[in-house]
Amino acid sequence: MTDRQVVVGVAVVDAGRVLAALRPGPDGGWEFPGGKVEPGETDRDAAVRELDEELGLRVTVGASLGLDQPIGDKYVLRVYLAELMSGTPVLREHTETRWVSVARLSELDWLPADRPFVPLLRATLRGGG
Ligand SMILES: Nc1nc2c([nH]c(=O)n2[C@H]2C[C@H](O)[C@@H](COP(=O)(O)OP(=O)(O)OP(=O)(O)O)O2)c(=O)[nH]1
Repeated sequence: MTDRQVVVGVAVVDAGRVLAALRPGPDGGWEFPGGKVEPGETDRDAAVRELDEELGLRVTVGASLGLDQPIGDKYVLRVYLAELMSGTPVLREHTETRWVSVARLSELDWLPADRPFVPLLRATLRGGG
């Protein structure tokens, strides 16, 4: 597992809702926006950079949800909670974004690697949101 590159996904939370983003294309689906952690970057650096590049959002990154989910044999997906500081989503790479209540998260057609994070997110946010 250690030689796999980390893909950070960011669960941006605002007013008790979570931002989901629709990746286009044949392998598309709903995902947590983010991307690959580049050499020399921390996961949190990558999360902040990707959210700015992809959606024009400023976020403060918090805890990991605590799971490394394999994507194929080269990557693992690691999802972090984040708080929205400023911005409204600008669609640069995604075709749609949605603010989804915790109760409705499981209704979206998430990418396969993202699915295990949905119950973790619900359990984490249920108390606080
Ligand atoms: N960002 C993100 N990628 C995900 C998620 N779930 C999932 O399977 N993936 C996959 C899709 C891509 O194959 C890969 C991440 O690639 P990416 O295109 O977001 O990475 P990147 O922005 O660094 O792009 P690039 O420079 O390599 O083109 O992980 C997710 O929730 N968020």
